[in-house]
Amino acid sequence: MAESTLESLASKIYANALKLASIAKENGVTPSLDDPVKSDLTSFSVVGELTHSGILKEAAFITLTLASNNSKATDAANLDLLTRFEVPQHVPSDSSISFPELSKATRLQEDVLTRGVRYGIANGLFRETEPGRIAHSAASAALANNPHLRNIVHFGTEFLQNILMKIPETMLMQTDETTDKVPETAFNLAYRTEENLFQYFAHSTELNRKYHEYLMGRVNTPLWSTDKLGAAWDWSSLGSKTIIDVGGSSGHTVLTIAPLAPNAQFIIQDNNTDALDMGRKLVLRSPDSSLRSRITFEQHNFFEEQPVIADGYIFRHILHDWNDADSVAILKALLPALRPGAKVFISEGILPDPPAKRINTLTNKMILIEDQFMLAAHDARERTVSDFVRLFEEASPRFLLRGVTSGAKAGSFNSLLEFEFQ
Ligand SMILES: C[S@@+](CC[C@H](N)C(=O)[O-])C[C@H]1O[C@@H](n2cnc3c(N)ncnc32)[C@H](O)[C@@H]1O
Repeated sequence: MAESTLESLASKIYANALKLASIAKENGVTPSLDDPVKSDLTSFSVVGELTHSGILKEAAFITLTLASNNSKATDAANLDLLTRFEVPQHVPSDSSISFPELSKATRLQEDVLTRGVRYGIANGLFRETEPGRIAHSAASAALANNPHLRNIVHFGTEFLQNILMKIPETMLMQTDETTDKVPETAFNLAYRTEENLFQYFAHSTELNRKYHEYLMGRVNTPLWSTDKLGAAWDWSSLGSKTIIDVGGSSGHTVLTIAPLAPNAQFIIQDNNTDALDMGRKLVLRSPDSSLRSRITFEQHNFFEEQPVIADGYIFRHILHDWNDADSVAILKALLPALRPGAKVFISEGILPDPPAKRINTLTNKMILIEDQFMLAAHDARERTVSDFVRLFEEASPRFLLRGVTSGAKAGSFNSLLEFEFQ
């Protein structure tokens, strides 16, 4: 029982680290994960033990993992297979099921199912309670019970993995000077289209639905939750002002903020009509009936002049989809509607300032993962705070950065930048 607790894992790691440090000290070196010279332990008589349990093993493991690049791709393919065949939903919540029964229920052939589930078990999905009988682990039960988690997995494994793997080939093709028929983005190469992602999604009903479900799914996870956005600014100070969520998809940002500002009016703008329809249904289903009169949805292309004079505009995960020139164009399109004192809020992940450091947690690495997604999907990027300030200055010298609420400090992916129009 104790084996599976975080505390027991931490103490095991700590005990091993102490053992390793003591062996290294006896041999007169200070091993370091960062400095390969200091980590050269090959001359030790105890090298066998060290390579088996320590730093050399990790260095070799990292290099081999990066070079063969197979474990992450295989993990994603495995998750994709198990969730597409709805394996988590067919494992009973409080007992176990045999492979033949599970194969029949999911319609995935038994041999592939058995190998796939056993691969998943190696990653913490499911348990084999006795040979041939499968029960849930915490992770597979979460997948069975949480549709938001499944929506994130579906879009992540089917779409994002696919385009990410095309980055190197796209970059190589872009160096080919003998042709001008080169893809602008890894997405263009993967989906054999010259349209940008949003144009393509607009007529790809299934993919578009998965995209907007993924966006909604993410805000239902701790890292992406809009709760932190709710706490990042005093929305109750809005009184009866009007706020526009530009590119607001199905309105999950406004659905968080509106209850905190009970007299304010909100408009969700997007050019994707399916997303707006999803949002209208969410508002109709909300137990807070006041939202129906305070939240409206309208189709708007944010490259065109902003038609509504409002007190504030929120851009959540918008500018990271666009390169610098397009981002400045989006901000400039706001200018005709801005009056002195108007706020423009940016809710985005923020890239740390260089120098880059080794990162060990998924939470801290997420901004770099997103940066690669943006490269693959749109030839766009994540940015530092000073990158955003530069974009706003380029759009108009009348923008002033009023405040930054760090998401990282609050355990959230998104920070909030508050700009004011002077
Ligand atoms: C990354 S999503 C962010 C959605 C939402 N703000 C959020 O935080 O989840 C980008 C959104 O921009 C919308 N969009 C893309 N191009 C647009 C355009 N030209 N005008 C308006 N909305 C656009 C997409 O439909 C999508 O909802």
